Amino acid sequence: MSFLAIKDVHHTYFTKASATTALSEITIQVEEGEFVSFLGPSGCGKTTLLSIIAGLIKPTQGTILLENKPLSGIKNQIGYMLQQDYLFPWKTIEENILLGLKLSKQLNDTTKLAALDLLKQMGLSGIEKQLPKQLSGGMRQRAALVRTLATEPKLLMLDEPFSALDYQTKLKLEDLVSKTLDTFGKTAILVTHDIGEAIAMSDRVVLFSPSPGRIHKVFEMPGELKQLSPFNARNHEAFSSIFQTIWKELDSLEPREE
Ligand SMILES: Nc1ncnc2c1ncn2[C@@H]1O[C@H](COP(=O)(O)OP(=O)(O)OP(=O)(O)O)[C@@H](O)[C@H]1O
Repeated sequence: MSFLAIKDVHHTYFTKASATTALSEITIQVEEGEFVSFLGPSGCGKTTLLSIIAGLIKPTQGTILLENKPLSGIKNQIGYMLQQDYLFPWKTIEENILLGLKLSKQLNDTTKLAALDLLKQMGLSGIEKQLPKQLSGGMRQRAALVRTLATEPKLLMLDEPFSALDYQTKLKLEDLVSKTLDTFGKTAILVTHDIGEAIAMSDRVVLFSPSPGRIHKVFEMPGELKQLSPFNARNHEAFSSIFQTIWKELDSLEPREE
């Protein structure tokens, strides 16, 4: 039994004027504790698939099972980290990070202490009473991750969470997120346009082809890279070889100028 099983998923968006098939024949399994990235040209259905897994969109066809159970009714077991941090600007960082716990009625002394401890582990102690606007983009993203992890979701969905950050902050945050997910043994799916980020962070990279979105190829990352932090993986000789392979494959999917 796989932790997450996506079986023969198709999805078509219908409007009055048209029908767009965003996904076709998507079948993939994700194991517990695995980190999988979705990569592919713009419009190949990555976000649609993420939204389907998150239970935000019902697929036209197909099933998604989490621990062998259908997705309905398990939405609060899925956590998100998005490009924008979506912290409430008028709430303090402490209020923000406890909000998920409060809304899911999990807030008590133990969960509060655990959330504040996680904030410390993220290098954010001392900012509990500050407002989001007083923090840098990277700090806000770390606080958003604490809010997500505080509710102990079984599956984490990361939708381009580092794309709005400067390069140095992004590299640092990749390491921190990776280390934190390892500590918690979390299963995660990352949507990204950044091949390097996908390689450095993942166990497997799923490459999608467009029109309609299908799984083109699945790349297992070299064992030596999986053992390294994302930053060290980027500097390992195996990195450039797998980068070239995925780059060529991705390039072959881009529309050609006539
Ligand atoms: N709400 C919608 N209504 C109609 N068509 C949609 C809708 N959302 C997405 N699409 C179409 O579905 C296809 C897949 O879109 P999707 O956003 O999932 O791709 P993506 O790979 O995430 O793209 P990007 O990398 O640019 O974010 C595209 O052709 C898009 O135009």
